[in-house]
Amino acid sequence: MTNKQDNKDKTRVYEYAKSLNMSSKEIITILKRLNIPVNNHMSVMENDAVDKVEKFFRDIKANAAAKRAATDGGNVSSTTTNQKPASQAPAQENKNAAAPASKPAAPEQTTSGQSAQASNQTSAQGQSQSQSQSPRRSDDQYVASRPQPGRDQRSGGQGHRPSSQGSSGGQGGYQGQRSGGQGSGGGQGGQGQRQGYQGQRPSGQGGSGQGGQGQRSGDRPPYRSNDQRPNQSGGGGYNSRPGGQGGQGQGGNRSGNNSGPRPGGSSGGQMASSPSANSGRPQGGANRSSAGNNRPNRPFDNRNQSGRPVIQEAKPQFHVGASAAELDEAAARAGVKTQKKTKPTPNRFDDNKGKRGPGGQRGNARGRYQQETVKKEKIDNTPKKIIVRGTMTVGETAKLLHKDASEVIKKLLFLGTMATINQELDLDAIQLISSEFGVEVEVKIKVEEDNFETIEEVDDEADLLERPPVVTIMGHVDHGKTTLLDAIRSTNVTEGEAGGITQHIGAYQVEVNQKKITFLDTPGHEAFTTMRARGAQVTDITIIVVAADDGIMPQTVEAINHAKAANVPIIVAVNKIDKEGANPDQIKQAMTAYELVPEEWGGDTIFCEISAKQRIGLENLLEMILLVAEVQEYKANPNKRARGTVIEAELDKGRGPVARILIQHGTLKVGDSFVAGVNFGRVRAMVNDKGKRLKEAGPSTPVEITGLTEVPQAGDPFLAYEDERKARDIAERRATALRQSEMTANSRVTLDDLFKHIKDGEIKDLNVIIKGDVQGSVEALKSSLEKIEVEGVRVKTLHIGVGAITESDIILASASNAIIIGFNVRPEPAAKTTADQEKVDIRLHNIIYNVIEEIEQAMKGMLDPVFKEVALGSAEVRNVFKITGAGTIAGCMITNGKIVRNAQARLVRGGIVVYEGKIDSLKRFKDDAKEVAQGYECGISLERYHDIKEGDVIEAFIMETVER
Ligand SMILES: Nc1nc2c(ncn2[C@@H]2O[C@H](COP(=O)(O)OP(=O)(O)OP(=O)(O)O)[C@@H](O)[C@H]2O)c(=O)[nH]1
Repeated sequence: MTNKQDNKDKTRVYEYAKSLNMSSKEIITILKRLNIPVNNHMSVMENDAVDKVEKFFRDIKANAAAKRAATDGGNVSSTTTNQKPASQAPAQENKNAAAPASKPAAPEQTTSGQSAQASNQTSAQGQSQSQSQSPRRSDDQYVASRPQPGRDQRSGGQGHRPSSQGSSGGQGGYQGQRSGGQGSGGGQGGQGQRQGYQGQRPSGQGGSGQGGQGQRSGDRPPYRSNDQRPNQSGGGGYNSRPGGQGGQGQGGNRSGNNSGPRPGGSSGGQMASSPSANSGRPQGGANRSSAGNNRPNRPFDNRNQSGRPVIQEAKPQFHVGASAAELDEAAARAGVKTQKKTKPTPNRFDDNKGKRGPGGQRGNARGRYQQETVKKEKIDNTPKKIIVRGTMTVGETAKLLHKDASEVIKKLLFLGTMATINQELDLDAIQLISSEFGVEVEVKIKVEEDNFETIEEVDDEADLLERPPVVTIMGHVDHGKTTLLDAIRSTNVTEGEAGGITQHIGAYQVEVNQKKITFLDTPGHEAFTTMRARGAQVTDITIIVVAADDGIMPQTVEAINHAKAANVPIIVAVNKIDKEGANPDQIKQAMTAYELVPEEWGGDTIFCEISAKQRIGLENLLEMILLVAEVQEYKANPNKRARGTVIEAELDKGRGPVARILIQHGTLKVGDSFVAGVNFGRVRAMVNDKGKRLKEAGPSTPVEITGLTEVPQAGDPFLAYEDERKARDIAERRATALRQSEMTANSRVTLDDLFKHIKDGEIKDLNVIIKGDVQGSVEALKSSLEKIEVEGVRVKTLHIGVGAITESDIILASASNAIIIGFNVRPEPAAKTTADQEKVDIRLHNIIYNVIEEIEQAMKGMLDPVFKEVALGSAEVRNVFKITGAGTIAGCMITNGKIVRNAQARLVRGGIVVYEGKIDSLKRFKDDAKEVAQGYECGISLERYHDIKEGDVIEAFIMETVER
């Protein structure tokens, strides 16, 4: 552990990065490369480390200069560019004049040397293999695994720069370089740029093929949500798309065969023979197979929106097999036509539905490649463009392309796959085959618009822009959540808005260092859990507030578990440090039990010591939020219709229904029609948290809108539509569907149908929440349950706690589809009601063995309950009479249902079951009664139990046989 005082005087990674205008990740990567131990962005950099990094920059610079000199000397093919530097250096230069071209590193030159040799097809193959397989510098991987639009563009921009042209567009990357030696010998501006683009993509590939993703997660501070971010898989997928790969192999090949004169330079040469060059049309066998190797990483396996099975072999198939000559010949036979593809005009209401992910999309949409028309041998009635609405068989595809099925099969064969006429092709395969015939594909998947919240939007990486993080504050009662929210808001109001009045709209935005942060202004669990229970995930980051003078309390633990279940990064705000007796270190120590280890102790959780009341440490807290946001790279596409979630809604006397909405994607404009939950409307007016009227609002902006027909519910999904009639129809259909689904059985997991779910492959984890009377039994139950071994399913404990089952437990269970196990405890009345509403399965037990057996049997599908408990009623003990000979008689009031003589009974004290047995006697005044109903008084004695106390509750129930 580093001495804290020392650390104060030293530079941390993120500070150093900031001083260089670089990202922490970049510095971490360099440090790792230099074998300097580094944990994360909070690690302290010794002077020695700073010196080494600076030397690294100097070396790089010197290297680059030497390379440039060599290039100028005419050795174009061997020294120009290596792709990586090309893509990275400009970024560096732009970002930081102090460390120009810092990324190009020596190891790359080796590669580039190889690529220089790779001027024929075969060596190009070898090259691409070696790129993807040889161990690479970590920063290369880092770049490779992050196909950020910004970087792409920078590298594209690099292509334009005279210097990069001078190096024959070789700046464009590995491929570009290889081709650079040849195809771009006459390297022109456009060429250079284009190669820059192409080169960029292969550079990504190398990384992805070799675990670019792994590197990425290694590079980042390990926030859990990393793994879930679509960008990430997009990264890998993007990298491994055949587009880039095609580019790779083609570089060497193409330029060797077709130099300069082609439109589009080296790529143009390629394209003449391969209409699908941008989608990875393989030129060399090995190259193709290397693409094949990469393909399994692609994310679009999941994108078969029709849900129909995709032929898996269709993926590697395109990278194995035919030679370029064969394919050219095939193209000629097929009468391939040149076709420039143009990007369709973006429509805000399109949702990118037709988009297929970054690689493919770009390939299609950007019209980068032109081909020469090949001489036709027969009348060509190939369509220019086809519209695809889902997966199709080979036969259907052929028909749409106006080809014989045999031609399509032949193409597939060339690409290495034996297919039959009835074999199904996924969308990517259809696109590839179509591009083989020079046909543009427009994907129009019919959107199930009624269930718009279930449709995952796929945006082109290039369309995504940074958005503010959305932060929720949680913690135990009185630990200072409200004070913190108020402090942050008022700080901002006074600084940012002269005399601005903050309006309560359920969320607000503050601006720190020119960056915005959106806070959900609903302290406690509502914002978080209620919404999540309704399927809306609005929070990006959770701040857990813990009072330094109080410590970790039950709700703190609950908050941690909620945040973990939702997979969002956690920042711990240790509050009230101004108070006497505050002991932040003790909090940190205690937090380690929940896997929240402070960074200074070698963990990855940010702890901020604050005083919400005295406004101490707030700026640091805000900066830390921005830091997490920077690492997590929260992005959204603002240029499409708005999609979001209702945070709050109410009926305003003057304005009618009012909804506060958090826009999550796209831009909402005044006048837009929309559906919110099962209601529709048209935005009449829109104000932000400062009460300012807005005409439009982009991602992560909270707004209050009027113009609704009815009041939606918090957590309702929100989507803008082109026209009001459509919105109305959809809202009406949603309302009908909701009514129907409420009437039919719901799909929540219950123990009884657990086996069915397992059999259907629906669940792998059985989520449980365990509440018990004492910590010891809860822990014991947890570990016993987690040890149950049933193939294909395991018990995952989301939350454990001591005490009665609360509403919050139910909400967590509902949000996470969990079962609640109560061990010697009962649900609170409100919790019971909520559980009934949410259809959460609560299992109450008092023998550990029974719980384990029940769960195990359920997991094995052997659950065969013969009896089911049927509650009859409950009574409150108001008086206790000790009668010699008769034992203890409880004078009770029946509070609900009825109490029946000889029924089973349970005595509950403060939510804890203290007795379970039978009712011994039941009397009305002095007479024995068979049953006593609600609202009446009675005397109850329990079989062999006399320790009844005032305030106890007696529950009566019977066990009924259940038919299964
Ligand atoms: N000394 C001190 N008191 C604080 C600080 N932050 C909050 N408090 C006090 O702690 C009490 C509880 O603060 P709240 O902000 O209401 O706490 P909360 O977590 O929102 O509580 P609930 O809304 O009941 O869940 C108030 O009296 C605050 O004034 C702090 O940093 N220092």
